[in-house]
Amino acid sequence: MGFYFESLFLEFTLLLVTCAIYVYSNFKWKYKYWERKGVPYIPPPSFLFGNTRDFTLMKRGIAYVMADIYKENEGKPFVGLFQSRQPLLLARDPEFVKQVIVRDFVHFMDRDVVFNEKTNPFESTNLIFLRGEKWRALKMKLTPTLSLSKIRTMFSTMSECSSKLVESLREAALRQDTVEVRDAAGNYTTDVIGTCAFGLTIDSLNDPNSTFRQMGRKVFKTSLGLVLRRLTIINYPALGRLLRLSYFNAEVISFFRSVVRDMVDYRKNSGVCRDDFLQQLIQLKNEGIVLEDRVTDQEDSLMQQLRDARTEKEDNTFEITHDFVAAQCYVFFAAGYETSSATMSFCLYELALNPDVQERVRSEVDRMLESSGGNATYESVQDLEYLDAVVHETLRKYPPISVLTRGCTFPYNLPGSRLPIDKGVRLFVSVYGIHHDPKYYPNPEKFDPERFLHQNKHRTHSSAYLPFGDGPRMCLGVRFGLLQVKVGLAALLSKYKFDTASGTEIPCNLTPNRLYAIY
Ligand code: HEM
Repeated sequence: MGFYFESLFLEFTLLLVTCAIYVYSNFKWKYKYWERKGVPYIPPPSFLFGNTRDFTLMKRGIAYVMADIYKENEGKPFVGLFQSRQPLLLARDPEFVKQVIVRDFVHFMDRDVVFNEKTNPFESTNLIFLRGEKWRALKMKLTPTLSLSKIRTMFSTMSECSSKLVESLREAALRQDTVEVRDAAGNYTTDVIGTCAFGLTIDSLNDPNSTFRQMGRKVFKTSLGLVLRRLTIINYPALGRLLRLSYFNAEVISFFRSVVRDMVDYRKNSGVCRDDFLQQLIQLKNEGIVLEDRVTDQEDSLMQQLRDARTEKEDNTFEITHDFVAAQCYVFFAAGYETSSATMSFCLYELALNPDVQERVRSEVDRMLESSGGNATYESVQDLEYLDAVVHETLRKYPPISVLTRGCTFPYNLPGSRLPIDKGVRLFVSVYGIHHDPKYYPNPEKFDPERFLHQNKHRTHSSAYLPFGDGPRMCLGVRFGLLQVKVGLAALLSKYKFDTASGTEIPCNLTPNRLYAIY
């Protein structure tokens, strides 16, 4: 008996040691990836975590982790690193960034995470993660829903929501109470996107605890569990599939599935037909498939880029299911509300710290209101040059999406390297690092809207400003986002003066989940 146990123990120990040696050698082999390719890289990555340990353990946000690596590698156009055991290329130099995400787009067409359609239908089919020709066909369909002419018609909705935003802060202002602007801005952008995209009256400004608003908060709630789940899906996709891990919050997914079903049924039964994002999706669902549009929208350079990005590699027709519609609504809502509300709150934070800038932008808004009879119009808001510079400077200093992400779609030769990098290798661009590089923005920590005034704009390298990304994968909602931010800010500044509160952190220490990657 004693002998049997001893032998079992020995076998078990041997198995463990063999497994440990296998894992260790596998990591060692993986960690030689950049060396094999002849690409400059940062050694030595820590075992298991690679070069992103602090991010994985939620000690530091991805914005800072990538910006540190960006800073430490001054002079290199790109540098190789590892997230856990996955090789990742950080593109540093703006010229190189332009080359990979615009000029050589077909090599980096998709995002860096690949989902399985069966285990993760919601994640794999939404516009952010959709791949190849399917993504291109859908983006061409959806881009016109936010064209200049459509945005113009949404101005009155934004304006109504901004009046409600002002009203929601009235009592607190009269009492000179402290308000959490991030919450107020989130209520406003939730209402705007709900009405403009889905024709829903969410009314978070009067009911900040509405289910919709609560779900919106959950979309961006980060926890160690969520980070680990996501890293498992990214680094060990087979394990992620086996465990059926969901990338997004499962409760929010199921909420969207049911809300979208209700909205679609309502429109069908009542015969209501609106000219919005949801209607476009319903139309696609009724037609059954997405076929490439022949519509030419001359005003839109994104449409032109999308047309040029055609690869003719695969069929771009696919079936539109209910889940597919719900997945698009989810990303439209998530991408549309949080980025804009973060921009509004960072802007108000800087205006509170820089009263002279606040006074100047308020005078500009007041002058505009005076000359337009007290009511802002789409055109009059577009003419606010200083507000425009203030918003752009906010997006420079606090890009809500601090890292752009791509995955290599087919082998790519990096300048000066020995071998091409392989399909599947991930590519990051540290927007935060570039936006805080004194080479492009002297005295980068200074909030200085002058940088974006008309006469100074030409001084910046066009790829050194990336709050909305670049190339065909760039943000779909640039105009919508900028307009809702400006309308909300102009309304607030015309009525209130913003100051820091006793608990305001100066400088603000961004928690790990404040500035994030797209997902
Ligand atoms: C200030 C507001 C906003 C900022 C700063 C912002 C920023 C971004 C960035 C950086 C990306 C990734 C681009 C890339 O990888 O090159 C992105 C993608 C995206 N954004 Fe926005 N965004 C904003 C508002 C919006 C709004 C209002 C909507 C929708 C109504 C929206 C919808 C999307 C979608 C659907 C994508 C994915 C595009 C694709 O993969 O093809 N965004 N956004």
